[in-house]
Amino acid sequence: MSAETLTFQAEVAKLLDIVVNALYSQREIFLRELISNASDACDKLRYAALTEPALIAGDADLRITLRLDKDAKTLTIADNGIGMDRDDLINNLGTIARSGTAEFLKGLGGDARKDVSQIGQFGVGFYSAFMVASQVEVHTRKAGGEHGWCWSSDGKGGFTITEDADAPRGARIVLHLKDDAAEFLDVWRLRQVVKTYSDHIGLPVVLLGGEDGTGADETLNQASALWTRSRSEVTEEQYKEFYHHVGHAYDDPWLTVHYRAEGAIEYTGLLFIPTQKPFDLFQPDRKQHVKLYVNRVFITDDCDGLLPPYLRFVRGVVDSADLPLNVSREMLQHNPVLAKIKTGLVKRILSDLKKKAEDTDAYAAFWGTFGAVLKEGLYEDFERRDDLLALARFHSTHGDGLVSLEDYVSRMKDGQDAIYFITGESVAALRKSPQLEGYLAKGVEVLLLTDPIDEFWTGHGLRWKEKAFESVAQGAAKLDAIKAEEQAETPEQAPADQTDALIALLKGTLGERVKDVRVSSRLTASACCLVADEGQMSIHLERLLRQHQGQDAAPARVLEINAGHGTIKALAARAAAETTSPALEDMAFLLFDQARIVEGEAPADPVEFAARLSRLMQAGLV
Ligand SMILES: Nc1ncnc2c1ncn2[C@@H]1O[C@H](COP(=O)(O)OP(=O)(O)OP(=O)(O)O)[C@@H](O)[C@H]1O
Repeated sequence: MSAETLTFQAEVAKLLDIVVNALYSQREIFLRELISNASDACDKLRYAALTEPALIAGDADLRITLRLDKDAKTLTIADNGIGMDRDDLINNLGTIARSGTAEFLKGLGGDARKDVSQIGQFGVGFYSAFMVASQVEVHTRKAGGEHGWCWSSDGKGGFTITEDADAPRGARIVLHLKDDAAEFLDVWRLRQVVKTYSDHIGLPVVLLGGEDGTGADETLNQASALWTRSRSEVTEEQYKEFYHHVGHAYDDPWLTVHYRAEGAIEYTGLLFIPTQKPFDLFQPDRKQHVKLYVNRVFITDDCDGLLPPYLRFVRGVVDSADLPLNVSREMLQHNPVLAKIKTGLVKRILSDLKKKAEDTDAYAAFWGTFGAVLKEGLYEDFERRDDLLALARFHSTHGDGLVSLEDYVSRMKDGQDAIYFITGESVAALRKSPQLEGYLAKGVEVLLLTDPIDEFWTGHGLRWKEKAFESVAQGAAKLDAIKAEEQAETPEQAPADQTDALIALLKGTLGERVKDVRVSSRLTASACCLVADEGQMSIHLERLLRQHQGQDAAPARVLEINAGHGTIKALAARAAAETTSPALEDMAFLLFDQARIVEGEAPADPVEFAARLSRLMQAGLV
């Protein structure tokens, strides 16, 4: 069969362009990537062979080999794992399937140096081979496959595929090294790179024939799965490299949890929390990233039952001898042993997080990255609610830093029986909300919540230390029972008959635009504000839904007026003195629109709003 020539997917071509042309300070990582892929391929084969032993028969000793050829200037990395067929080659080595890649690449500019350091965090996988090689050949045969294939490319636009009848099971990757990459033909350099980046790989990485290809074979790594070693035997650097391998990640682990559970069910967990936010954190098609092993045999890296969705940022490995080896991925979902392992893992991760929370700054960084995800657990995991609430941190009206509920409760005022919060788009905007005024005047702290998820868990009737969560922008403010430290002077209020007249005017003029109009006990400085009525959806949530689901009809809200505010007092006096006039009507609308604007909404009718404002300005000027 003659060679078939295919072109790279546009994203791959762009990635390769950056990889090939940039100066890369750490280009030895190509070896880590290729060894990592070889190890994954062996894991996949071992799993497939559980149900189809013929796949591995005759060559069951899985391993990864390196071979040097100084004359030909080639370095070959081979494995006897699952291998690839023609379609796999086209799909895996001509495209990038990873979710988020296209967006990520779109975001890159033209600065090769900068771009490459960003790509380093993202991972270039197989394509990193082109940092050191001018030509790459992949000779491969899929386990059980009839045909072997050779994929070949110079990394510049396309690749060829030809049949390779001699290719044994697995993949053999031949790198024709560039002149400036001759260092990778030296044994000492290979030893060093493998030791640094791939020592944790559970399979032996063997240099065949030593330096000149005719000497003795040399195993370059420890070849024992890292998680089976005791913590004292593993260095930080090794944990980090293992995290890169298992998590397909390129940052440092923020937290490493490595333990062996003993008792009714035994398992080992080696788990990592990343420092950086993974690309797919909020993508609906995201996968779990904890690999499940049974007695060191890889089973799956997509096991939903292993950790709850609110811990989906955790990477790592769980290995247990208490699960049956022939367990299918589908059966896993309902496996009681797995359910117990999950409980244990969650408990352990949350308790380690609690310890880490003592380091306020480091924990604040973690919270900023993953807090919004962890908060999903507040309504997903009933049993862990208290632990999760204890771990939660919030912005609040008390200073600029993050506060815990423990801190909040310790600062509660006499007579305060709820934890107050307000939801909105940004902390800066929330700090200026009129709804906060009455609370601030009494020294009552309010949590400022800006994650969309906050709208959901706060509506679930949660309590912390017997205290309910209450929105300051919903229902009537219950501030009377709270004693202020210093009684601020209450400004003189408009007489009741005048306020009644104004309320009647506002209700009459605004009609169905408002659900109710009432005197506020939450305002001190602003003239008016809108609040959601008891049982109504919060204004912020309703806006979020409108944005995401295209709903356009917003429900009517309660308009609250501040009877101690100069404008309201003057308006109330006029409302009591005159019957409805066009000028009073204008002012009723302006008051309403003003409350909408403060909420981040547009005036109900922007053109009318502008006309009314102009009339009022003119009246003031002439
Ligand atoms: N030695 C191999 N044997 C079998 N399949 C392989 C081998 N090397 C790569 N592949 C296939 O090619 C795919 C792409 O590899 P690549 O290294 O680019 O990305 P990845 O391993 O999926 O993710 P990462 O970017 O984290 O490395 C792999 O997912 C795998 O399916």
